[in-house]
Amino acid sequence: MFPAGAALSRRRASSELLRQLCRTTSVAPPLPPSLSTVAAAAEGIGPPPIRVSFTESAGRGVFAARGIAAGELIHSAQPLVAHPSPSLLDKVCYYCLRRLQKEASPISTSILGENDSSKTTACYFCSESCREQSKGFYEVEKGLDWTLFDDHCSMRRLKYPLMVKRLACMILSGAASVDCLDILQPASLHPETLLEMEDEFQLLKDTFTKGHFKNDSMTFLTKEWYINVLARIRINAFRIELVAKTYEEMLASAAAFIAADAAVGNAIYMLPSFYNHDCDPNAHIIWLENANAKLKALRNIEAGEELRICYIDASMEFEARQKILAEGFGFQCGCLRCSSRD
Ligand SMILES: C[S@@+](CC[C@H](N)C(=O)[O-])C[C@H]1O[C@@H](n2cnc3c(N)ncnc32)[C@H](O)[C@@H]1O
Repeated sequence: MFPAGAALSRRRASSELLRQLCRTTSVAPPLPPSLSTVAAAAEGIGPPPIRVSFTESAGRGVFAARGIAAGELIHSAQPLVAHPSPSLLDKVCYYCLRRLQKEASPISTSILGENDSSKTTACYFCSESCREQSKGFYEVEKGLDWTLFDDHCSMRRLKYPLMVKRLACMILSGAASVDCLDILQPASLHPETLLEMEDEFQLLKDTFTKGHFKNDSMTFLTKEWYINVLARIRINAFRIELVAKTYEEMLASAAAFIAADAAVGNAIYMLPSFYNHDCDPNAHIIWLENANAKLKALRNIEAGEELRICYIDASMEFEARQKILAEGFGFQCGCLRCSSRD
């Protein structure tokens, strides 16, 4: 794992690269080699064999820059922001979402209302390295009383506002930039959703205000910022469902993991957010031990072909898939499989 500072500069490099790629041209240029090296560095592996360009009908998308073999690791990606499922706070690492070993004694620290033990909620880190890297948000978070905000989210089963809370703490500690998610596509939000967000925002802001944060460090924390960030998280966040030790183990027990609803949390990434959807995808995103994502080819892919993943449970019927994609992601799927109403 890299220190928090290194992780931040990778995120900034990645973000800057994509900003350059997606400037308001009607056709995005292919990824120049020098920039693709930056992308590779940003994702922590060798140059990924992909470029981000405009598609004909689905906005930006990810394309193979060379032939990619079935099973090949296309690239990996570290989360920009991740948050564990609230019901699993005592079962997964508060930073990387790795499942805690039963026999290991976790490194626990209290959060929420440190001055009032009745409000204390424990969170755990799986290693000193994760505890160290979590300083980017945790130093801010642990000094504040999150009772009202967390209760509000828990009663309504809201998970994305918890990611905004973490991002706000990262920004206040200098570990993330205010505009780090701006390049991602936002969801269009219903007026009722916007109204609900106002309450969440107020609770978030009040929590920081009561923590006596200086006004100038909080100028970014406006209702517009909150809504903009949530609109992007809604479209681009991944539910981290499968966490196995190895790829083989994951494939062998995929059915059991799905049946057990093994979601350990949610996370948002940069490059993976540019993959469009297909109900018969040629790539998939997987998680083995923790929230670090791996994009793998499901079949042989030719140079220039668009890489697509499936956003939903591909085993659903045509109508159910169309409904979820329209309601959750705002588009009608026109993939080959949907065209044949399969
Ligand atoms: C995670 S983003 C994918 C990247 C996005 N195209 C962009 O430009 O940033 C998801 C959004 O992309 C678009 N999209 C993804 N797959 C699509 C598809 N098969 N057909 C039409 N639009 C799609 C939808 O607007 C969807 O809400």
